[in-house]
Amino acid sequence: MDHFDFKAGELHCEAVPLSEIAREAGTPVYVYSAATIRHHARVMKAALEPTGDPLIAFAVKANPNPAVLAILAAEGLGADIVSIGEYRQARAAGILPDRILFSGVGKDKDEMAEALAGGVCQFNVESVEEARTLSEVAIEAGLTAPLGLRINPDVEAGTHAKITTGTADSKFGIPAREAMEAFRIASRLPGLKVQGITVHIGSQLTDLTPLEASFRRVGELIAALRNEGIAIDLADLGGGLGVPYEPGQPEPPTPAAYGAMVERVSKGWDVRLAFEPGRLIVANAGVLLARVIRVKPGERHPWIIVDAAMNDLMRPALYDAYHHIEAVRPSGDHIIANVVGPVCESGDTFAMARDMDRVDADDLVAFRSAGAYGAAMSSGYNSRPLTPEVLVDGKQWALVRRRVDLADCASLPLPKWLLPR
Ligand SMILES: Cc1ncc(COP(=O)(O)O)c(C=O)c1O
Ligand SMILES: N[C@@H](CCCC[NH3+])C(=O)O
Repeated sequence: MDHFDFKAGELHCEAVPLSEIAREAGTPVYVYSAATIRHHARVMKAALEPTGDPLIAFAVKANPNPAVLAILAAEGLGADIVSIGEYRQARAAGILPDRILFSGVGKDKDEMAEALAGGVCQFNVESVEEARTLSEVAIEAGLTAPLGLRINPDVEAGTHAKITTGTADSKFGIPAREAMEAFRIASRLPGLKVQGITVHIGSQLTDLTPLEASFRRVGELIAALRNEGIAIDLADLGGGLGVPYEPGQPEPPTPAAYGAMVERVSKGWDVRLAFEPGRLIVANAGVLLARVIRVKPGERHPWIIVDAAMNDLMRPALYDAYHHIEAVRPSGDHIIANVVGPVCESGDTFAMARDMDRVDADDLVAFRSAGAYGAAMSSGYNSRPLTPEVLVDGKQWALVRRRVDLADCASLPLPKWLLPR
């Protein structure tokens, strides 16, 4: 469910017409619905409550906008972070340290030291080598680092290869068959408190079967570790639940179905559970609003050239991802067209041969379900500014990130030796 609807022939976000935002904030611009974000946080809480008192840690990478994080902090969510930058953003938004899970395969010593000093619920460690480094950092700081080991269950998640993270050829986690030995080693290292186990097999998952298989691996390991006297208190089951992007496609499993599966599989584990949903919370809470620059005739179909590009929304170029494209004021006519941005790459293509609303120069279009991994993955390629972001809450709206020209804010004066003599 989302809060983007047509009223009086125009697409609105909650009570605000998108043309008003385009007029005042300019385009391209990301628009987020606070009501949709809250709704998804609550749906996820309700779905997972039967599993006990779970920690639901929003995967900040999906959308690190401070306003989004503030809404989720107020809903009581924690944060799953993968860099010290995300740690600072989560803390600045009011997320408490004991609700922060520090994931990621390449944390460096400085990141570990800062997060340890500031406090975290758990470092999700992905190798024995990383555990050794964390142990050194903890000893140096005179602190104890709470640690969970991420296992790689070697399960094919059935999603795009570039967002699959739990197969044997993926860089993530410790192979499940080596996990017992890794836990033994970590539990002997000074400065560490081994307390958790974690798994995450990929993103945009549309089938619960591989998730269930990976959770069963976790359950087996919890039992085996207990037998050896290594107590596991927290099982972090990651994120990954998919969302519907394309009208007419089968719906992914609901959070309720996911929660029921987790409840069934985790019976008897006797641990607290944690989850790291990202996409599910924010994907359809956002649209990328763009304006048509011009329509150019094409060999087979016209090219609709919009003022958003692959630097603003990378998912189609990177994963051939589908985003539904709608006219903000549809005339009722349809065309078959290619939708592209102005960037000098053929990959700067949002859709080919798409049956869509007919639009002309200056019309507004909305790229739906762009709230996750949209602005978060944007870049300044082609010296394009970073797209601004707007939050709507009922009748009110505000700019929550301004348009940023990276050339302005990141360049330095030329070194003297480069100046003409
Ligand atoms: C460790 C980890 N946790 C959570 C997530 C969030 O995944 P999603 O946005 O699919 O829920 C990711 C991204 O795939 C991840 O790598
Ligand atoms: N960036 C990806 C998801 C990656 C999830 C992070 N591990 C996407 O847009 O679909």
